[in-house]
Amino acid sequence: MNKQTKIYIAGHRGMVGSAIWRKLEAEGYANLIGKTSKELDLRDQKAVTEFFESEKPEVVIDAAARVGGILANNDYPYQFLMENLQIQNNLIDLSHINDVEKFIFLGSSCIYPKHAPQPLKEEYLLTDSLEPTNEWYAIAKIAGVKACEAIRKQFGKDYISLMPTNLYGTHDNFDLKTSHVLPAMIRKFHEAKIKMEKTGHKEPVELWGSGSPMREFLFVDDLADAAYFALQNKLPENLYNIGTGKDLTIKELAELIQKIVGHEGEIIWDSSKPDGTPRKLMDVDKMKNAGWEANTYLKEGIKKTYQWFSENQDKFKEVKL
Ligand SMILES: NC(=O)c1ccc[n+]([C@@H]2O[C@H](COP(=O)([O-])OP(=O)(O)OC[C@H]3O[C@@H](n4cnc5c(N)ncnc54)[C@H](OP(=O)(O)O)[C@@H]3O)[C@@H](O)[C@H]2O)c1
Ligand SMILES: C[C@@H]1O[C@H](OP(=O)(O)OP(=O)(O)OC[C@H]2O[C@@H](n3cnc4c(=O)[nH]c(N)nc43)[C@H](O)[C@@H]2O)[C@@H](O)[C@H](O)[C@@H]1O
Repeated sequence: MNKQTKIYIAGHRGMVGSAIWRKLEAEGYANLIGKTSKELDLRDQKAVTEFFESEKPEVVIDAAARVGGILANNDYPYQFLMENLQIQNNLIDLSHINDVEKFIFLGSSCIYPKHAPQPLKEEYLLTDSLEPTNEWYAIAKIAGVKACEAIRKQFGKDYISLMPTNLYGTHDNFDLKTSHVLPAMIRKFHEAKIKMEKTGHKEPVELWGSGSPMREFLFVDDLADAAYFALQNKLPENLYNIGTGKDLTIKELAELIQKIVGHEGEIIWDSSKPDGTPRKLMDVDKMKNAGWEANTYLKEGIKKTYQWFSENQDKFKEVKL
């Protein structure tokens, strides 16, 4: 691989894809390809076939997916299962057929069983049943991991899967129905603060579930750095967890974001909303031993994300399913 290698970043406008694009551009990669979903619907096998035949990418990074928080996953199981299978099947199979030399597949920590021992080691995959709110998405992601593993095993190609923990950062989805918890909290606390500044009354913020589940959060630029590391190095195994190895409760996260945003007022927990998996802390030793670790502190990453949110409120994506 060199700086002229033709690299296709699927989903290059999303939070993850855009971070990987920025990283590769900064490292001097001059031959990057990106297509929006309007230009190339990755669910359409014929269109993807034509794209690979005309563009002939040498390396593919799959950051395109139907993505959403706990409620979107729970409410739209078919889209989360089927669209992700269609997108990744087309990308993986056409990469294989067209002799793509390196493929990076991105999954998620929800592939591991709901009650697996903590921290989650890669070897716990498929040892027990999944968390019901996101089993549809998880099953699609597990199929992607296994497809890359099969190509690796049968054809000896460098197809690899990276499993990031919950991500956050600039260009995240701040739509309150479909987003993940961290951007939702930034938006809710910010809007309540602005309301208080206008009315003089403290505005409560409503959050979901009990606040007791634990989650680990990785800043998206760190993930881009990990993807770059995986691009530069031929890693010996097919599956690597990507995270910080540290987690906190959703209640602790709420208090941290409330402080950073500067909201004063009550937090109300809506117990009619699901908690999801109780804990999904990544064991990140395998990636550490390979030579990579995360380096952004949660507080620092949230501050950067809040700054981006404040400066880009007109750009919020409304994700409609
Ligand atoms: N966000 C997280 O917390 C998290 C955690 C772990 C793993 N991941 C993984 O990281 C990857 C990217 O997630 P993200 O957070 O960056 O999501 P995102 O911001 O929603 O971006 C998803 C991208 O996928 C593209 N896409 C969706 N459907 C498509 C289709 N039918 N055809 C073509 N492109 C399509 C979208 O393209 P357009 O913008 O052009 O429509 C978008 O750029 C996913 O594989 C996800 O599983 C995310
Ligand atoms: C990374 C992704 O994580 C997703 O699981 P998961 O961490 O529960 O997804 P999140 O939507 O981030 O929710 C994490 C926790 O935060 C709570 N929470 C509190 N307030 C809010 C809020 O306003 N919005 C949201 N969204 N949550 C909130 C939520 O109930 C849950 O316990 C999976 O569904 C995906 O498949 C994927 O794996």
